[in-house]
Amino acid sequence: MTVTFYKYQGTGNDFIIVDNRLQQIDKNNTKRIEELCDRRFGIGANGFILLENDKIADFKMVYYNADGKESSMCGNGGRCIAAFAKYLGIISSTAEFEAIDGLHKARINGDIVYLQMQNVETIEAYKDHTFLDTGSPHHVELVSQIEAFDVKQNGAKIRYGQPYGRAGSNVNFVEQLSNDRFAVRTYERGVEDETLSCGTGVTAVALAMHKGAKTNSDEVSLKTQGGELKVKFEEDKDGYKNIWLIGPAQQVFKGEIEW
Ligand SMILES: N[C@H](CCC[C@H](N)C(=O)O)C(=O)O
Repeated sequence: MTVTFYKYQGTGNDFIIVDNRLQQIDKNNTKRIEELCDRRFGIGANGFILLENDKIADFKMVYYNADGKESSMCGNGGRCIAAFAKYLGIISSTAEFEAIDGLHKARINGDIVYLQMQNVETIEAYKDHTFLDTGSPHHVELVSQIEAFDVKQNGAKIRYGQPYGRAGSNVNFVEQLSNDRFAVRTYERGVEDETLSCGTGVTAVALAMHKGAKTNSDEVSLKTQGGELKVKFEEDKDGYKNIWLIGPAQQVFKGEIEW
């Protein structure tokens, strides 16, 4: 069966997106998803996203990592699917969509997409790192000379090591650039490599840096290999709420595949 796909990228985190409102895609074919995400034998992407109908929300997002397995929430993918929904005419400039971690609001202003993330109430702060879940699990640790840092080797060691084990975690390495700006490089679970940016990752970094008093700003800029992202939030007695991930999302090309 011929299926039209759309390639999107959000600060270099790239995705194959398919309009699956007619439920044509066999979601159990993880091998096919992995093949399509392959950079050589397929289209190439960090993840595969289905847009589907939802009983209550404007649409539903189903996210798969490049390994073909359904995954936890993808922040940059959430920004891209909102832009895609606008392109399809499903929404105008605001959306509410269902994802694996619940309902998300989105706002689109040209190429910039604002995505509301779930509240975060638990942040585990340790001596040398912080762990929190912003829709996906994230290990956050400060390093120096981040541009020369071996993200893949060090990221894999943490991702597969204790306490994360097989389930693993995404791993974010951070260098502070100013009071409210940080450089971030992320090793992504399910991609098993560094990605040019990670939306739930930079969200985790912003909250971890605020929690750790590295910044007193509730609007933090994150410099990633794929471009600039911003995270805004409010802290209250229960943790963090009204969290917004902000950045560009673009359609790169569209094509057809045999499914
Ligand atoms: N790239 C995604 C993260 C996907 C999470 C996935 N790597 C996992 O946790 O298995 C983002 O922008 O938030």
